[in-house]
Amino acid sequence: MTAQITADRRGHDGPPSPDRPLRIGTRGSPLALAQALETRGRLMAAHGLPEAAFEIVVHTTTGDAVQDRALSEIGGKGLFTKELEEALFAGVVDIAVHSMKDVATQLPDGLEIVACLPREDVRDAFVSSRHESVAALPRGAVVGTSSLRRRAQLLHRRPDLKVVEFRGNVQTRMRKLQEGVAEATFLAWAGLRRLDMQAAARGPIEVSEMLPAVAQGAIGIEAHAGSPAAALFAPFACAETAARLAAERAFLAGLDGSCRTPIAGLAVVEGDTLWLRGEIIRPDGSELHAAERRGAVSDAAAMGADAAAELRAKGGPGFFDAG
Ligand SMILES: NCc1[nH]cc(CCC(=O)O)c1CC(=O)O
Repeated sequence: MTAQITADRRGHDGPPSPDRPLRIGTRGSPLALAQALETRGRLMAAHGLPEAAFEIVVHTTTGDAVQDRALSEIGGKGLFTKELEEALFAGVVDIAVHSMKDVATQLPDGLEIVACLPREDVRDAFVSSRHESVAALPRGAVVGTSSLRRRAQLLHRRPDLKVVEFRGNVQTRMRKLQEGVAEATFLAWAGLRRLDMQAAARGPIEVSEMLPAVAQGAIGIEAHAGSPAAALFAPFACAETAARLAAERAFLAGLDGSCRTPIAGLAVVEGDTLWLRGEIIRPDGSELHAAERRGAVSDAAAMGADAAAELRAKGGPGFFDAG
């Protein structure tokens, strides 16, 4: 009996059809919707299916609903994924589309990332109507960001800057900038590209200048372990992105799975070799430690764990404690 219920909840088998559409769970922000539409578009193209074979199911998450407090304060990673995971468990969606940057390193039992889409540009973008670049910001300029990583990286490079909390989706942040709450902000270049809003930014920042967040620019599909829906992604799932994320996410897991700590990490694949760079920064920017590894793509996760161990030793206990 129980087995039957479980099988039912795993939902979809056989190709999706207008009679029995694949239910794609997503958050409701413009960026999340763009990512869900990209996922649907790839599925339609790969399988020659009509739009009606898919249903986009929107769930508001705690991260979206709570706008007046810092994310790190209300619980960090998991806020943007919890409700969608509950929808998977409740059987009301078949898959969930996530920005992998928002996905905790430890998934709930029974759920898996069944596919990664080909990764977008990983870089951060500099947004300011008055100033051309970080280097061009005047002494003491006010910069808005809610990302502890970006705050710490910025203060490390420019201790003179003042960083203020800046939350909300891309549109909200652009409005705050126009209202003069800050002179500049940062957004993921990938998010701006997906929204076709690159013109809002000065341009991308090289990774040598600002190492991105783990998994930035990557979309992942979450489903029940063993879900037949996973097979639908085989024609376009990106193995290279999965390997890069295996290294970056193992690195993050080895340090701290939450987003309450300033951690950056980026892996790139060159032929058979994976090159991982990672860094940890004190929240006030006063200290930064970096590690890198090069090795076989098949060793991605081990390299991530190893680089994390190096940085744990370099940082010492209490490294991420504020003040
Ligand atoms: N934490 C919010 C979040 N999660 C993913 C993205 C951007 C898209 C991506 O990195 O894939 C953003 C916004 C931002 O950092 O500007």
